[in-house]
Amino acid sequence: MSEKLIPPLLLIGCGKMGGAMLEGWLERGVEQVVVVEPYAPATEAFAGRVTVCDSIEAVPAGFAPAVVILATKPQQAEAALPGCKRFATAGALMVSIMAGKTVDGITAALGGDARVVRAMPNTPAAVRQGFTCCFAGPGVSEAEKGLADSLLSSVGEVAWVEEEGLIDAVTAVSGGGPAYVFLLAEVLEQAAVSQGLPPDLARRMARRTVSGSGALLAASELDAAQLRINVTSPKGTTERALNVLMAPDAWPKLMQEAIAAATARSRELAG
Ligand SMILES: NC(=O)C1=CN([C@@H]2O[C@H](COP(=O)(O)OP(=O)(O)OC[C@H]3O[C@@H](n4cnc5c(N)ncnc54)[C@H](OP(=O)(O)O)[C@@H]3O)[C@@H](O)[C@H]2O)C=CC1
Ligand SMILES: O=C(O)[C@@H]1CCC=N1
Repeated sequence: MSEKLIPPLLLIGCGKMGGAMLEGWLERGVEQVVVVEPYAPATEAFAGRVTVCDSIEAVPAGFAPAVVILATKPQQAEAALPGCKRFATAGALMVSIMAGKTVDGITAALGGDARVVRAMPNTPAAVRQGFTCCFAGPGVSEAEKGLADSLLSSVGEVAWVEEEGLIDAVTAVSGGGPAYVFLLAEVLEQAAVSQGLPPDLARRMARRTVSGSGALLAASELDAAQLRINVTSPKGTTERALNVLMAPDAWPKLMQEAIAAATARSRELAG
């Protein structure tokens, strides 16, 4: 059975994250998309597939999006939001993916009566393998929550939280999470080269090891810990490596510190 098309969307900011989601939505099938993006190279990959405007004023008169996705940098919100008021007033659901920016702040900038969902996606949305965690602001109806859920589910898994403050930790964990995984691929490749492996082979094996492990994790019902144990032969080679990585001051502690730092930064960005 074919899936229903996604209703008309207005995307404000088509950078790394907006572009990743757009790629997923286009693959899934969307009625119409208008993109507002002043930086022309950002939309080159979408030429002929969406309507691109270099400013909010250039959006075709009469275009009535069901959802407006606010995807500029948080620092650009103040300049971008006033132009979006008219769509909020006309009844569009506003979905912000901006780190740190609170529902109250966004609603105030949109004129007070906007219905805002704050969402935190991640870039695997480009291949419809994303994870988005959402918070529904005041006045968002069940039907609108359903609309946001179906839009975001079309590019991956979706979860909702009842407490807005949790989105700061979500931003640190799953919003930024792909960067930590890609860093793992980078440092694994570097370590492979340092053991004498040819650079091309090191790159291939690091990429495939990370992506293959992700695919196994996705396909398996086992905990990550059990999948790790399954690799770790008693008194074998992996055990020696994990003794280094899992030492009290190593990965577990560093990850706690990294996530705490990112969560704190998300809170700072609210201002
Ligand atoms: N990157 C990620 O993995 C994730 C990002 N996010 C959030 O998504 C948002 C976008 O991040 P990211 O895609 O990385 O950032 P980018 O800088 O790549 O994208 C933002 C884009 O918006 C453009 N822009 C600036 N002003 C306006 C305007 N007034 N109207 C329309 N577009 C405008 C920017 O142009 P220019 O470059 O010329 O300023 C830029 O191309 C951020 O708020 C971030 O917190 C959330 C989850 C994950
Ligand atoms: O780094 C950032 O601020 C954004 C939010 C989560 C991922 N990228």
